[in-house]
Amino acid sequence: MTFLQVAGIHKQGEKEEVLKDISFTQREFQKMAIAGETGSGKSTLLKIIAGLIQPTSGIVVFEGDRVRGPEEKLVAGHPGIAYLSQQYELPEFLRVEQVLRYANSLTQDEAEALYAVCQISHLLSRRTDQLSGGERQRIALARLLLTSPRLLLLDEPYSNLDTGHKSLLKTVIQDISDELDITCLLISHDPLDSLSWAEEILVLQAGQVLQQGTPQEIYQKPATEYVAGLFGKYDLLSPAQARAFPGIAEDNLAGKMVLVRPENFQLGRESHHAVGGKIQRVTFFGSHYEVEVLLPTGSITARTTLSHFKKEETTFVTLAPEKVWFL
Ligand SMILES: Nc1ncnc2c1ncn2[C@@H]1O[C@H](COP(=O)(O)OP(=O)(O)OP(=O)(O)O)[C@@H](O)[C@H]1O
Repeated sequence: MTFLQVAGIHKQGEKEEVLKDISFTQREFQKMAIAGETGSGKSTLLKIIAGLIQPTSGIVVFEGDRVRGPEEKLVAGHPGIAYLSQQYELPEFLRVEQVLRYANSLTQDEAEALYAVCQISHLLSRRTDQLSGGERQRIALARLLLTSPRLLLLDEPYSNLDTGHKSLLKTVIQDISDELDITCLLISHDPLDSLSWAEEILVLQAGQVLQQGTPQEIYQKPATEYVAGLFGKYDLLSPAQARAFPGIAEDNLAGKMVLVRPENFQLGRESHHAVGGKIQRVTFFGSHYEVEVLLPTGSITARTTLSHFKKEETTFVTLAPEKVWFL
């Protein structure tokens, strides 16, 4: 039986269609992320899967049961699916343990294991108005998990979190999958978060699935420039620019543009494979530098961990032919 099946989902908005024929499946325990620019329909799709928005047509089937929307069922959703919205709420002026006790259907040991995974064990005696945003969010998450869902839908869980709370929540979400055996489907505003976590990524553009694949496929072999741009920086070389680098097969070019991620350019000494150019800008990013080089055919940006590159100096650029992607 398919764990989650989304088939032929359409959603008509006020003026235009917000979702156009979305179909995909998710296996149990598969970590899946939905990416796309703002307004591409990610939240609407997640809410339809949760049963909170009625699709105009199409069906969502979870473990063999059709998920019914608010127009078909008084209490919307499916008991096996939990949805953490961007606007989660906690009751005010209660202690955290009281908030959690009301939701709890687990044994004491199971609940304690869950609090440990959510990293909230030390917060149980606090009042809900004495918590930071990140703490509130982990408590809202624990409260949902106490209902023993099998599928957890997370809508932009990392937005509005500082670096510390974000990295804590990343560990929590990883442990929810690994230790609590709950399958997660996540929307992330920063697609780099989905690259490091997901096993499968679904990319939406204007309400349609543009590409579905592993993080490696999506990053290295994007279907379009839009997908490439969602997942990081890239250079797009014209066929004439690409021909300057030896080894790029003429057959593959055939009028296509050549996409190169900045870490796939190498900077260094002169050789018969290298193209010389003048460094125009060097930018420090903590873990690496980005070096913009003006070549005879135009400028490119390379990423390097070496610190000795200086503006106005000459450098030589090589590009491994197997590291490019034709668009
Ligand atoms: N219940 C609804 N019925 C019809 N249209 C909706 C509904 N909810 C949202 N929309 C519309 O759907 C479009 C897509 O919005 P949605 O929030 O799904 O995009 P998103 O990709 O999640 O964007 P963001 O990253 O900004 O959250 C918007 O134009 C919005 O107005």
